[in-house]
Amino acid sequence: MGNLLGKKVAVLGAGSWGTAFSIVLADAGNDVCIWARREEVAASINESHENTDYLAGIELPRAISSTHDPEQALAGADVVVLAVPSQSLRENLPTFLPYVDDEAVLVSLMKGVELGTLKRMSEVIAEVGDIAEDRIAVVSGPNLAREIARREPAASVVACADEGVATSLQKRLHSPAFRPYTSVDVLGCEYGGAYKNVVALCVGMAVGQGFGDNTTASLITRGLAETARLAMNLGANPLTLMGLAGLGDLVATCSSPLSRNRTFGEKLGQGMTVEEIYASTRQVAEGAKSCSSLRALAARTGIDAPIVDAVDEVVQGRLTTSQLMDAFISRDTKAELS
Ligand SMILES: NC(=O)C1=CN([C@@H]2O[C@H](COP(=O)(O)OP(=O)(O)OC[C@H]3O[C@@H](n4cnc5c(N)ncnc54)[C@H](OP(=O)(O)O)[C@@H]3O)[C@@H](O)[C@H]2O)C=CC1
Ligand SMILES: O=C(CO)COP(=O)(O)O
Repeated sequence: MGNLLGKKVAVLGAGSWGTAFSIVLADAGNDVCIWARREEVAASINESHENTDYLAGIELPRAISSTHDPEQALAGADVVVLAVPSQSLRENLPTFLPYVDDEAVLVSLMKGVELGTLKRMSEVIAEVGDIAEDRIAVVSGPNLAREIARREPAASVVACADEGVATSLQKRLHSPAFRPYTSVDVLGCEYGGAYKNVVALCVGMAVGQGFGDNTTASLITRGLAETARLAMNLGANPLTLMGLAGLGDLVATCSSPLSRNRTFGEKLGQGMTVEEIYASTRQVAEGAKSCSSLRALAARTGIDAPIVDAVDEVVQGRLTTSQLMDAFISRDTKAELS
């Protein structure tokens, strides 16, 4: 393990990030085959070199092909990238695993925590596939799909318990516009990625009500404190939360109108219901589900988590967005670094 000298990468999931990440992979010299859940998406990628549903207007490199057949997507791939919504990973894995090479490394792009089991995506892959941790990696950072697809410069983290595997993957991902850093802190990267989506929902709710930069900066900063509190308690390196997969992604997602999570929160803040928002888009806003799993995880760990608690209350319809900020401000006062 650790060399990854092949050329073919299978990307399982043809949404915004699976497609944009395929551009990075192709620009870095890989041949990419994207598995698409719907045949028409695969046909659009093969025939017009465009994913019209998720990245309209972006021309895809010719090194990218697509198929609806998992066996065809996975044939000959030594790197397997998983890019389906987090809550669907467990049900999807049995479709893919029979065709995954025994030596292949599986790379999770997903930013969520499973409802019910409260597991991270790498834990779900390890459990369902009975796969050792040195064959599972995570890529996470401030990587809004459309900006990456436009080849705007960005950095990210590729994390694996086996540093040699992380370094091999780093080489396979390093493109003219995309700079990956290695890490061995898989857990820290995954909690950073899942938590920032919930904070972005919260920021969106504030923005939707017309609040400005003091409010959003306060939420981002306290969101980072909350993320670090939980992740460190569960074993993360605190410096990971200060890095690209923590602070970097938090700032990008909370600041950008491109973020689906922030947009979801903004629509709630403007008065739309959760059901209306789901009906208005095909795209996933992971935080709307992971707020419940992270809340349960924080409760199980005995960690104070006011932002995930409040976001979950709003998503469940038990708190209105106009009550949200008051719920934060009126909490018992305490020391900042407590
Ligand atoms: N977009 C971004 O900027 C980034 C996203 N991520 C993470 O990547 C992951 C994937 O997100 P993204 O690509 O953006 O999501 P999108 O919503 O853009 O696309 C989701 C993809 O998954 C498919 N899908 C939906 N439901 C299922 C299901 N039940 N089983 C199998 N496939 C399904 C969709 O297929 P169909 O079209 O048929 O519905 C579509 O191809 C998420 O965890 C997200 O947090 C990470 C970094 C950046
Ligand atoms: O993870 C992301 C950027 O790094 C994308 O965020 P959204 O899922 O909110 O669009």
